[in-house]
Amino acid sequence: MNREEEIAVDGRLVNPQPLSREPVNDHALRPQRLADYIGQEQVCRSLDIFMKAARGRGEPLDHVLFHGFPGLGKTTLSYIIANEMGAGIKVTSGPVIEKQGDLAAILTSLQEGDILFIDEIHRLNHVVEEVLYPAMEDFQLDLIIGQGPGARSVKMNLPRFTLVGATTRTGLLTPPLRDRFGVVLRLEFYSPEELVTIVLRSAALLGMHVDHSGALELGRRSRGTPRIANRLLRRVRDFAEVGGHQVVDAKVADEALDLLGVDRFGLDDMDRRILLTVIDKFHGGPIGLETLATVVCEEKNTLEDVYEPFLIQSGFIKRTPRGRVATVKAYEHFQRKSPSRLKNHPSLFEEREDQ
Ligand SMILES: Nc1ncnc2c1ncn2[C@@H]1O[C@H](COP(=O)(O)OP(=O)(O)OP(=O)(O)O)[C@@H](O)[C@H]1O
Ligand SMILES: [Mg+2]
Repeated sequence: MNREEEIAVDGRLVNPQPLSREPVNDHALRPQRLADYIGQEQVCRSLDIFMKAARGRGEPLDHVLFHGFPGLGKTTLSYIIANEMGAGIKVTSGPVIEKQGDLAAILTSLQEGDILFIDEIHRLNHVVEEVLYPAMEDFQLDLIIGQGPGARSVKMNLPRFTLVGATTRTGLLTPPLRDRFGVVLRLEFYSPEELVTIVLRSAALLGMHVDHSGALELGRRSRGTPRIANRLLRRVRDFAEVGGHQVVDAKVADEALDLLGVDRFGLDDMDRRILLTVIDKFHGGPIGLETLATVVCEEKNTLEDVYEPFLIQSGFIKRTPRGRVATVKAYEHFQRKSPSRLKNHPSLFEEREDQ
């Protein structure tokens, strides 16, 4: 997504990316230790074992790559690794490191055992990436300084460090870079129950009274994403304060979220517009992405990168070789009668996930 597209979706309450007016490092709500981190059990169990083993050997942890949709906890886990390893952490991101020299400066400033966290690592440029290979493999800095006949190569030992990379798109990572990570962990969407625990924890930290039914209502509408859960919680807090509600229960949460335009599946106005376009204007599809984008007045890339993943993941839309198709679940959600071809021959439209 380019910057303009990012701005276009920035006002969206259910955007899994941080909004520009939001603190990106939301320290108040971010768990600091592995024991406080909720969900992602497989990931946490593996990390726990690898960290214990590394600490036992007195070595830095192997390089770790986190991948998963925005807002699922990649940055949070990177800070947790630093805390658990008792290590320092330097934080940067792929697009910020423009030149080899920028990366060399960061690498030479590391201390033994430090964590170097590179967010959006798929956006590193290739020239910079080549400096990373020997640094990751042999803790060697290998630079060519100058050009032409006067160029000379500089080699230098680096302290042993752990690179933690985060990406929303492993597919965009070059194989040589991906292969240099000893540990590759994928973050999944959270279940409503896990989100209940996250909401209750965040509510306690914010000094709010949210009961289990209120937390469940918030959890259900947060699209499996803690960042969205925390954001909706803050908005519901405003609503409860202004309305004089002491406790956020299901009724208060429900009213507040309806008012905010987030429905019981976490769909917002744009999601509904997309689904209703496919259902009402195109008889449930298949409809090509470009046509759909034109009809809903949205950029094709934004539609594909921002709106579609959740609609597909939660089973409202299917990608097929011939275009996007609304599912029976989408018809039922809008109380529309689904065409018999969907009920009788769902496989017709599910031949292949066109990723
Ligand atoms: N397991 C969790 N338990 C409690 N809170 C969590 C958990 N995971 C994430 N959060 C909260 O969700 C917010 C977003 O998490 P984080 O910034 O780590 O996501 P991210 O995967 O790095 O997102 P992005 O891809 O946009 O960088 C954080 O403010 C954190 O408080
Ligand atoms: Mg992050």
